Amino acid sequence: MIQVNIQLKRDNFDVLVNETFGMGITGIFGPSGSGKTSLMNSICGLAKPEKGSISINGKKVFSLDEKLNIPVEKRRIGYVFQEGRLFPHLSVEKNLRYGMTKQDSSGLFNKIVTMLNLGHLLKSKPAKISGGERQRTALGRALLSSPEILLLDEPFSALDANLRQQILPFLLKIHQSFKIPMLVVSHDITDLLKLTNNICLMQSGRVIGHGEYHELVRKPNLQHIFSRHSLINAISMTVSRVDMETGITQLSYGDSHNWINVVIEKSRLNYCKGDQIKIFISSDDIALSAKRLPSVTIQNQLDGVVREIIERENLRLCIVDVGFPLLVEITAESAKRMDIEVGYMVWCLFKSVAIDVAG
Ligand SMILES: Nc1ncnc2c1ncn2[C@@H]1O[C@H](COP(=O)(O)OP(=O)(O)OP(=O)(O)O)[C@@H](O)[C@H]1O
Repeated sequence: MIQVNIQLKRDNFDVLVNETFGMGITGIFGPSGSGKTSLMNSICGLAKPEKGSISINGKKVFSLDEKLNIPVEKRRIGYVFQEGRLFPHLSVEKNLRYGMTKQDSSGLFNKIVTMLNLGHLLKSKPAKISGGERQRTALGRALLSSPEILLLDEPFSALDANLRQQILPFLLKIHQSFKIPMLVVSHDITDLLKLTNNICLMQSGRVIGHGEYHELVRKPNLQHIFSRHSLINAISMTVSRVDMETGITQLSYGDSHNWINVVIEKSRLNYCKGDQIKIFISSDDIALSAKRLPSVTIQNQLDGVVREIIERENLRLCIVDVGFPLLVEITAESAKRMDIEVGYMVWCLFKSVAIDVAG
């Protein structure tokens, strides 16, 4: 657990944060210049706040009152930057071993090399490997310093879409295996949602929201922070049936009578009944209908009740309870024409191909 209660002077404002970050993964999201990096730098000791205190797993690493400021290298924090920051003259292996503090009696080096699939790169120099491989090396180096927490500042931004997809599962694997708090900064909410639904929103040096993404997006005072295209449904579901021939995979959610069909390419069709899977559907890829449509190609037709309608300029964000909350964005004109109100029964329609599957 990370407890932060600080004031840090910046050029345009003070970063004022009083927040606790739990053992899971927290996504730090906010516009450019909102103070995300300043917060990370304060936690790791690269920036010294004017006031306050910081504790990691109950141990103070900074306290102005107690005149305590544990140096960066003694805070037991793994920090991965946007561009990895590897030593260019050292091989991947030497970069990995650089931060190791003690004798590797438990075989941690081999475990991390295997987990991050770095075995074939150990002799290579950073300039000779891809951006994704460099980022995996930086992650491995951070983990080999036996950190108590992991901070990742824009770990995906130097990577193209394909490499991002490759690094995300590694981050999840790391979290499952090491079970340490992870703070991940990104200005791409979809990337963050692939890792966690626990989001901390920053603006002008303040935390303006912290909690479950679906709860944050329905708060009228936070609408401005999510750009129109970033309103995405991120839902963890259970695989209930897999058709190996067609790739059609049926997903269920708790006791809900609604299920979702998603088409997964054969090369990635390695799911079994009972597996957990996270899917993403953009809120504007979902249409609403007053009735079920029997003769259309749209595979997914989920019935539900409109629980909330939030105004977003000329759009309306409907929160539809289909057994789980589904964000559906329609135009104000459609909402008026269909006479949609809170409490109405509706059908949510979306194609299987509109669904993105994590990993
Ligand atoms: N060392 C510094 N001293 C004073 N002000 C700083 C310092 N570093 C950054 N700032 C200012 O503090 C503000 C917050 O910067 P910060 O890098 O923390 O934001 P950010 O949310 O991480 O931005 P980005 O997403 O663009 O990386 C900016 O206005 C920046 O110019």
